[in-house]
Amino acid sequence: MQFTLEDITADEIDRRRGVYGPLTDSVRDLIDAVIRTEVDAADIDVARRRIDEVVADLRSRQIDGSYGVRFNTDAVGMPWGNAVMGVRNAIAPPVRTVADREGVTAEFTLGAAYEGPAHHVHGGVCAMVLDQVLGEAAAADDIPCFTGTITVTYRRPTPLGALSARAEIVDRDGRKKIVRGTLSDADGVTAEAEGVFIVPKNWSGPSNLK
Ligand SMILES: CCCCC/C=C\C/C=C\C/C=C\C/C=C\CCCC(=O)SCCNC(=O)CCNC(=O)[C@H](O)C(C)(C)COP(=O)(O)OP(=O)(O)OC[C@H]1O[C@@H](n2cnc3c(N)ncnc32)[C@H](O)[C@@H]1OP(=O)(O)O
Repeated sequence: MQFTLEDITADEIDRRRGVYGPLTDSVRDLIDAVIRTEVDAADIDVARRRIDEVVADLRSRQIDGSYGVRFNTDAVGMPWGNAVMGVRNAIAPPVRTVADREGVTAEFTLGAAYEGPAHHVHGGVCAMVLDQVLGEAAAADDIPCFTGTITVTYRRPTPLGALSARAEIVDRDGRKKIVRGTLSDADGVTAEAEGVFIVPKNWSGPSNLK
């Protein structure tokens, strides 16, 4: 598992976040609009051509392959292609966690792009968000961990809209960390997860990624 060191300052990271974050937000809005629009077929055709032009412009200079997980010399992480929280990934809701002494919490909104059952969140998306939040809880005091096993129990359908998640390490055993977490709406828990997260052998990347 390769992480990429970029020798840049925190100010430069902020500058890049300021450049790409708004672009990502616009594309996220586009995804929502594509699902919900009711404009005429002719207008859809015009929109498609305009989008194709923008895509061609953006691709005129691009990296090979995926973004990777980058970090700077102060171990500030830039997992900007990450499917759940990536600053440059419009598919990411995004879910950003806040750490406290016991674990991590996230508040986020899942809209039309995350639907499974009518007006409710896709079960795979619930699992994906929980994997990330549990993974960040596992890594909060250490190096990034791999998910070994994650079990999700769906207590009731999770409605699209404002949601939160919480995760804490409940046990440690050598390189294994057992982490539990929940996904909730305003009325309480909708899904619970338990995972075994494993500290990789021979880790050569940064510790305490911020
Ligand atoms: C390292 C980078 C991780 C990715 C980081 C991503 C983003 C970074 C950005 C920010 C960082 C912040 C937080 C991270 C955020 C989110 C987390 C997302 C995590 C993922 O989305 S990650 C992708 C899905 N994940 C995989 O792609 C794993 C594929 N797999 C493997 O890479 C290996 O399979 C591995 C490493 C799991 C084990 O390999 P290994 O060689 O270290 O294991 P080994 O045999 O030595 O066992 C040692 C002890 O773990 C037990 N054990 C072994 N395997 C187990 C399993 N599956 N379940 C439960 N327990 C297991 C044994 O039973 C033994 O236990 P005991 O010591 O008690 O006997």
